[in-house]
This record gives sequence, structure tokens and C-alpha cells, in this order.
Amino acid sequence: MADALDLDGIFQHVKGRAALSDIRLRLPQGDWLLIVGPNGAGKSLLMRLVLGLDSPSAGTIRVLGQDLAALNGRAMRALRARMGAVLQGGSLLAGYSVLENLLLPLRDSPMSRDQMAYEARLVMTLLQLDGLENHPPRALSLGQQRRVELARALIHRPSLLIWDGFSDGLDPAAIQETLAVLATLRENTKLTLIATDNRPDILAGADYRVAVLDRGRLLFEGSAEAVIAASASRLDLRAALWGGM
Ligand SMILES: Nc1ncnc2c1ncn2[C@@H]1O[C@H](COP(=O)(O)OP(=O)(O)OP(=O)(O)O)[C@@H](O)[C@H]1O
Repeated sequence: MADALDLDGIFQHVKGRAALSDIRLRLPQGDWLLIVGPNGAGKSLLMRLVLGLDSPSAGTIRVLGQDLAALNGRAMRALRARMGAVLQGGSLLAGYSVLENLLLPLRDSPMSRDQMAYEARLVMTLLQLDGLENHPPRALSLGQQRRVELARALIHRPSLLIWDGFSDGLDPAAIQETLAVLATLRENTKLTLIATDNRPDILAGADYRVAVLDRGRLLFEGSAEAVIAASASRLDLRAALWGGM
């Protein structure tokens, strides 16, 4: 089976500066990866490249076995249908109910209304959103809103989920709640997850592979324990994780 992600020698220049430098990273399908890095490390730039929203200045990006540079518009749309994304900034539509927000990605789908309702119920139960169908997003806690965004990104059953800014705006309780929901998701699906975060303390609760990105460079890739161990002995990595940035 092809890797979910294979990045080879990725550079991204922004305003003449290398905002991403020589990123090499492989992730087998089914694995879960958390990319941590301080503000401005390049996490969002990298996620936009993986989603095919931008093209890299150099390097090759393979997603689910496909070289993004080789895809025409139709092939790119077909690949996007196998991906889901939760991006920074909150994107729920205020005038729509939770259920209407959830169903947005299916608006051009050939699914029947019954099938759509079934998929919506399934994902809402999985993410502990039962009973909130008719609420407007503003009536929900931030943690619940984030889970609705997650549900919307999953409703078409993607193989690969990109979640940029995992803990953004969430308090510690909501973060733990979200990690618990994700653990259920991991048990019940074959999803591959790539999440980004700027909080190194997330590592303690996450049993994922971890990549540390700092100033556009990948400093480390391994298990969460290995990153924590390395941060105790490597001054530069520690500075990247906890130093005044
Ligand atoms: N459109 C843009 N124009 C100019 N510079 C940009 C643009 N987008 C990103 N950058 C710069 O590229 C670098 C990486 O930004 P990016 O948003 O990817 O960081 P990040 O790791 O996602 O940060 P955060 O944790 O704050 O979301 C930063 O120095 C940022 O200022």
C-alpha cells in the first residue's frame, strides 16, 4: 500500500525567504502524526501544500500514492474527495444548524437524503455530538464546535485527515475531551491523521508519531516519548519546544 504522505525535498519560498527547507517525511497509511512547532514554523504552509492548495517551490509531494504535480484538475478533485481538512480560524456557518453545516460537503453527492442522514448520525455519535443537530454553532462550546468541524471533515469518510491547529482556542479540558474523541475515532476507523499544533504539552497526551518543525526545518521525527527524551538532552530542540517563542 502506498504511503499516505511522502514529502521529498520540499522547499517553499515566501517573499524571497525559504519558509520551508528540505522537508522529507513519510507517513504510512493508518499512522497518526502530530507536527508540533512554534508560531510561524511553517505548519500551515506545509498543510496547504499537502492539500494541494499551493505548490511547493521545489520538491515532490505524494499524497495517497499520487504525485500532486502530475495531477490534472479532475484527478486533484478525485484525490481531495479522499481527504478531509479542519483548518485554522473556525469555518462553521453561523446561519446554519449543526446538521446543515455537517451536510455541506455532501451537497453535490449522489447520496439519497436517507443515506446522508445515516452518515450524519454515524459521525455525530462517533464524535459525541448526539442531540446537537438543530443547534446553531454559537450555542455550542468551542470544543463542541471543533468537533462539528471534525465531523464535517469526516462525513465523506476520507482516508486522510489534515487538522491544522489542533488545540487552537481550546482550554485544557476541551483538549483532553478532543483527544479522547480522537482515540475512539482511531479505534473505529482506518483513518490517517496529520495534525499540527504549536503547544508542545500536547505531546504528553498524544500517542502519535511526532515531527518537530522549527523555522521551516524538520528538527526531529519519532515517537512522542523520543521527542520528550530528546528535548531533555538537546538544547536546540528544547528551545524549539519550550524556549521563549
Ligand atoms: N501569505 C503570506 N505572506 C507572507 N508570509 C507568509 C504568508 N504565509 C505564511 N507566511 C510566513 O511563513 C512562515 C510560516 O507561516 P505558517 O503560517 O505556516 O506558520 P505556522 O507554523 O502555521 O504558525 P501558527 O502556529 O501561528 O499557525 C511565517 O514566517 C509566516 O509569516
